[in-house]
Amino acid sequence: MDKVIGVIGGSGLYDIAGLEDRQWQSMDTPFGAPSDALLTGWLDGVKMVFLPRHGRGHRHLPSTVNYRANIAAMKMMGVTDLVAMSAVGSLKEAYAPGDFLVVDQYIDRTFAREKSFFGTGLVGHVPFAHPTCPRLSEICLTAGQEVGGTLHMGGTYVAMEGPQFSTLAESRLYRSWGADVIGMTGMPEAKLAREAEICYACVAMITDYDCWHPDHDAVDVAQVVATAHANAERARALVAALPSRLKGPQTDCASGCNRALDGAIMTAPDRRDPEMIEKLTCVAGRVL
Ligand SMILES: CSC[C@H]1O[C@H](OP(=O)(O)O)[C@H](O)[C@@H]1O
Ligand SMILES: Nc1ncnc2[nH]cnc12
Repeated sequence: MDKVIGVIGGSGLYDIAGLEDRQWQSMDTPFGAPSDALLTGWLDGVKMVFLPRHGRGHRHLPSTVNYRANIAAMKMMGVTDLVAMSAVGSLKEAYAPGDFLVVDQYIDRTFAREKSFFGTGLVGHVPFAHPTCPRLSEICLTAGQEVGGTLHMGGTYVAMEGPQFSTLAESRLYRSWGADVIGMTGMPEAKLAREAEICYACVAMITDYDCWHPDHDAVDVAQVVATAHANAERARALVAALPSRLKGPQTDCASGCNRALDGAIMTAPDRRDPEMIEKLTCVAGRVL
């Protein structure tokens, strides 16, 4: 089976260009409807699937995005390698608005979201010490380098609930933890991608200095949107540079992303809820 590239577009990225045979396809999943129809097409001979995280026209709040449906839809479309593009605030002087950063760690501060495909009657625990796929992250790095601009490799993303931006005390707290960037959507997306055994990488597009920076006032959403739009062309170019690097058959991920469910399910086979098995077959069918 050949690799299929998925891209989830964040604030400012609601479409991607250059796809052959492109079509917006509505779909449903056992976890409900994804944020929007999925845009499918081919780039450099590789199948691509794109989904705007907040829907076209930015209709869903970070807390009401149906992350489970989004990841289930990607899995159902055969996506093997998923790149998340996300607007973030910077928590460090060295990361300036306009820079990109490939995330490799998360601190999950969200609390009002469905965070797992598993549930009563089918319990599973996947490894998550390394929440992103190193191989796919490296590919994002080289694709970004080809496109130009400042790109940082590695950094910790604080996922906050929102939709309000942080208080000054919170922003200072996250800085004291050594975190690098802050956003509202990185979790549970990354967790669900791991449960669905999809290689996942996140390219954070820095739009502001949050509110801690002495030379910058509170986050101004107009400024964030302006920077997100200015970033969008570079984000599209990075996405267009992915297929030539990912062409070919799916092979086992050296970090085990595509086998994350091996040994993960705790519920005894004779105690598993048949309805849960049916519901989870679209994401975990390999082990059910
Ligand atoms: C427009 S600023 C707040 C908004 O931007 C980020 O969205 P995304 O990660 O989807 O690019 C942030 O997480 C908030 O949802
Ligand atoms: N400062 C910030 N905090 C949370 N999410 C963001 N998205 C973009 N900038 C952000």
